[in-house]
Amino acid sequence: MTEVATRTIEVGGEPGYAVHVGPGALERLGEHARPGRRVLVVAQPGRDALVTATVTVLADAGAVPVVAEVPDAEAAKTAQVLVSLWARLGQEGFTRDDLVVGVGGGAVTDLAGFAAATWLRGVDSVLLPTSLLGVVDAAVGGKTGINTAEGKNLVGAFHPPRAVLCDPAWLAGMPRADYVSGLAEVLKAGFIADPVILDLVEADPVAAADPTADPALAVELVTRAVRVKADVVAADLREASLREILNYGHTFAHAVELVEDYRWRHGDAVAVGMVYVAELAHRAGLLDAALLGRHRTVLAAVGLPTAYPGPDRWHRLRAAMARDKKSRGSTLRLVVLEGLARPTRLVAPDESLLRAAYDAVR
Ligand SMILES: NC(=O)c1ccc[n+]([C@@H]2O[C@H](COP(=O)([O-])OP(=O)(O)OC[C@H]3O[C@@H](n4cnc5c(N)ncnc54)[C@H](O)[C@@H]3O)[C@@H](O)[C@H]2O)c1
Ligand SMILES: O=C(O)C(=O)C[C@@H](O)[C@H](O)[C@H](O)COP(=O)(O)O
Ligand SMILES: [Zn+2]
Repeated sequence: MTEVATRTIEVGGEPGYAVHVGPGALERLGEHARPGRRVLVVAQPGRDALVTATVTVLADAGAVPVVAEVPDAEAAKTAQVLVSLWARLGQEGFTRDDLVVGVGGGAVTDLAGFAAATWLRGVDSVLLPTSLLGVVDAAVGGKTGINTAEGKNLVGAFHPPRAVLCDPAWLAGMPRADYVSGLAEVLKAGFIADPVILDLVEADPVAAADPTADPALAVELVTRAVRVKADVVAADLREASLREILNYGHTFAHAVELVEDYRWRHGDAVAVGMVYVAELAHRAGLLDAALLGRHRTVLAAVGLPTAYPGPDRWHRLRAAMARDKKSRGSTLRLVVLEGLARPTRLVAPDESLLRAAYDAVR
């Protein structure tokens, strides 16, 4: 990826922090590495060059880094892996002065953030997202956690990082399917809050799906999506209400991920989840046919799935949807659109509508 100017997006809160996206972002890690500070670098497999560079920046600043490589993707987000990190933190004598750094995609930043949230009831974290989805969504906003056998992210904590650092060069080497998966969360930000994102992607979906094709476009999409997330989480960190809009498409998406035993990429599931909930909102009389169609068109244009075909899995999906964190008691609550960038909630929709929307995405 050719060099583009660094963008810094401030995330408000107590304390606030910055998301730095640009060449040389890693050097800023030195600001968090005082002499003698222990640092646990939680690393995704395959990120070896970046992990080595991370250790060098920390050590050059006098800190004492140790590396814990964890399994790839969702296999990292388990209680067993978390326990192994707690063991390491204990064995290395980590105190409240010390630091956890996450290097990898959203799975690792969720895990590393939760290890930081729980160790000694909370130590600092700095997140270095290496995936598109990680930088636009997972590393920003302080949601940390792991999965359980019953569902996605069912155990976690709100624990904002001290900084999020991403060099776009890290994203350039991503497998195409993983990069495209991240575009689902970018497009989500477009649907719920910033339609310019949709316009930019629709104008050149081929370039949008390739971080090396138009680096300026890639950074513009990242910056816009991060701004949407930053504004929302600054106003409602703990998801009392507004933050729920970031969960657009996720009620169905998380159910698909569970039923598929996490073989589906999160972003792919979110893409189908947005089509599902758009179908639902259309049937509930909230969303017009044109905006429903726009979901399918723009998602498909970048290569994201818009259907979840196969045998009838409705009963398992519906049971998983009941455990969605937006549910209250037995009442299902879904984020829906009643227009472009006009999110609202659909509460306890008729079961026949829920099923009909499923049939529409099969
Ligand atoms: N905390 C939040 O607010 C939040 C928001 C969105 C998603 N998430 C979570 O994030 C996870 C999804 O994140 P993801 O899409 O990054 O998945 P991931 O972390 O599983 O990474 C996907 C794949 O990309 C690979 N990869 C990552 N960076 C790479 C690079 N630079 N080069 C080559 N390969 C690379 C990984 O090794 C992995 O195989 C899910 O667990 C989801 O629940 C959390
Ligand atoms: O930050 C949020 O809030 C989100 O909902 C962002 C989602 O993209 C992300 O997948 C999040 O992890 C889902 O949270 P959950 O509370 O439904 O597990
Ligand atoms: Zn998500």
